[in-house]
Amino acid sequence: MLKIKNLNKSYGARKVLNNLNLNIDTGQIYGLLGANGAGKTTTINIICNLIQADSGYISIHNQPITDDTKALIGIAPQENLLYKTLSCEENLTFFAQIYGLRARTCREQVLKTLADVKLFDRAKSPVETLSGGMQRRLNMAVALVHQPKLVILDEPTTGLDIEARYEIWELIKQLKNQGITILLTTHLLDEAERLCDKIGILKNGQILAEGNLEQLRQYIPADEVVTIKTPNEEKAIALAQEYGFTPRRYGSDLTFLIPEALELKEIIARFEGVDIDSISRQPVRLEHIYLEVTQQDSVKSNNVR
Ligand SMILES: Nc1ncnc2c1ncn2[C@@H]1O[C@H](COP(=O)(O)OP(=O)(O)OP(=O)(O)O)[C@@H](O)[C@H]1O
Repeated sequence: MLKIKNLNKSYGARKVLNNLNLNIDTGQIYGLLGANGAGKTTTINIICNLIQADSGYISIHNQPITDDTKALIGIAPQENLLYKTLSCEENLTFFAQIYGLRARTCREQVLKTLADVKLFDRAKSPVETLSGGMQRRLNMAVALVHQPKLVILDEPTTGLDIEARYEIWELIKQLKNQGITILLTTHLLDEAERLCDKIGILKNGQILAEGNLEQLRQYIPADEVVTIKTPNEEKAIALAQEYGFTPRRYGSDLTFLIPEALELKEIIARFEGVDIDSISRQPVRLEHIYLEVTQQDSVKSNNVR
């Protein structure tokens, strides 16, 4: 449904998108992950025809992106685009009219969308009286009111409490069930893990890794990760490497990628002679894969990345 091939974009000497390739199938939730400045917003702006790429190909529903394809796309930007003193219904009506919805269709669609985002009973409430989560859902309603084929959700749950997050996640799942294709950007890797059918990891304007969680696992040589606290880090690293455990630093944590399933006592036995203050283990998660993919070029002290 969305095809991006060899997309390039520079601002002056700064190359922001570097031969970007990305494909989203109809009905998929695609998670675009990347650090601040990786090029996510630039990509979104090109999809929405707000800025032009320098070169490359991009199409939606097999149509090259133009002003005509804007109607196929709905975007809920990072910052809520809402008029605080207007009611939910007035906000949504305003945006529906911008999209060209007329009179009866417009009112029907506004009320239906308010119901879809569970704000029907707050239709007459001014935005400023809504909770942060409700405002975020109304911001999503703006993206949905003209019934687009592709919805772009730019960090939809950033800054929300866990209950409000769950409500947004439910809403995103409902959109998927309705057959809507979704491009989601997020810095919350558990959110991506929970929702996305396919994930693309973006760095310096390039997709470094792409696939579902199972496919992304090939980027990390481990079944699980073990974090230890010890005053004898050098010794622990040397011993671990002998046993094929790959050392990594996540922040100040010393962690080892363990390539095979082992009992905890077997793992501890590998660190014989090392004073261990604490040890914890967890299965490989998206955050580990993400760090593995994005930090491949950065070597830190002890040759431990
Ligand atoms: N109009 C512009 N002029 C010059 N540089 C720009 C412009 N827009 C973006 N950039 C630069 O392009 C790079 C990519 O920015 P972009 O906003 O696409 O990143 P991002 O992945 O969306 O980051 P974030 O997670 O912070 O939103 C950044 O280095 C940014 O400073």
